[in-house]
Amino acid sequence: MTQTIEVGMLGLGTVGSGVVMRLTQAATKIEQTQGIRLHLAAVAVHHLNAPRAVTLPIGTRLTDKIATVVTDPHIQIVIEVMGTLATAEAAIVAALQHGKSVITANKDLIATAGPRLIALAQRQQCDLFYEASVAGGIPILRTLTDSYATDQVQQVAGIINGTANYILSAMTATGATYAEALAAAQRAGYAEADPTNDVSGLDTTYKLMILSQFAFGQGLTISQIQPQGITMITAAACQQAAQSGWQVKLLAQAQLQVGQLYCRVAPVAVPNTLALSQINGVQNGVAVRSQAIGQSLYTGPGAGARRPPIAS
Ligand SMILES: NC(=O)C1=CN([C@@H]2O[C@H](COP(=O)(O)OP(=O)(O)OC[C@H]3O[C@@H](n4cnc5c(N)ncnc54)[C@H](OP(=O)(O)O)[C@@H]3O)[C@@H](O)[C@H]2O)C=CC1
Ligand SMILES: N[C@@H](CC=O)C(=O)O
Repeated sequence: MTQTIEVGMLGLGTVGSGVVMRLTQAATKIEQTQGIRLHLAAVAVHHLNAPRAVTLPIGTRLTDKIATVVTDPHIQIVIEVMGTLATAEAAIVAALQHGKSVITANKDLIATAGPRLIALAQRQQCDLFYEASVAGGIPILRTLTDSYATDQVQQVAGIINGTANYILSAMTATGATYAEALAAAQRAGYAEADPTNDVSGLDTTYKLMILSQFAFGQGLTISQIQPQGITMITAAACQQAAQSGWQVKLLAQAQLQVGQLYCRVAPVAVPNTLALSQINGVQNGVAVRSQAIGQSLYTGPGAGARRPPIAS
């Protein structure tokens, strides 16, 4: 017999629209394989009358009151895809306190408040999932948890910001200026509402903080990483590097050396002989070196809502 689960969502921008499309397109498959019907009961937004990229299913309530979603007694799962820090944290706390499981793509929040939210979820016996917070279309957190459970990760190196990689790739391939490439990434929905974190390396830093927790069981702080961004990189520098057999990439790296975790986020000239150098555009790539498996590379789109969309 099919069980209906009522879902509430906070945010209906790039990712939220992707979630609506995915829930609609995958409804039959979810019902057939899981015996579950996911019903999108309500969606909270900031501007009620703003134009939307998707049409909500008939019967889905659109509201500008987050509280009505996170306290609705019928809603069992809350999907937080609005971004922000304080507002999102308060909403997630309220949802968990009301016994709802939460799914979020908010890396800023998970990187900085993850431990207390996870502790609250455990106390409330609710789930808190955030796979889409790192490298959008690559299920890397699940892979590190499940597939590396008996292994020892030694190093993680990744291109984990789609906007920065799109900008660097465009400057290299076409000679586009930094400003032109950033504007194109914004039009495509890759960049954050405020793209500062994308280009300053802070978004990559947040993702590395989450990744390192999964890879090494160790948290990192922003001050330990001291990120460098790509705002000073020019098309000429990218093209000059390419002519010499290097690709400029915004790289996140964390490495265990004699029990000590070393990490950095910075633009790096990656030699063409390394697979990460060939990860272009909005694609992300995470290279993992571990004791048992050795070197492996995971790639996929890192930002934007594609058809089919990438957020989960
Ligand atoms: N874009 C991407 O590719 C990816 C983004 N993420 C993360 O997903 C989250 C959402 O990103 P994205 O979809 O790009 O963001 P957008 O800016 O496209 O959408 C944000 C949505 O949240 C709503 N919102 C913002 N503030 C409030 C508020 N105070 N109350 C109610 N609704 C609010 C906005 O409402 P309104 O439309 O009315 O203004 C909008 O619908 C962020 O945490 C981001 O970091 C993660 C992976 C990929
Ligand atoms: N702005 C981010 C979106 C996904 O996390 C990016 O460009 O990677």
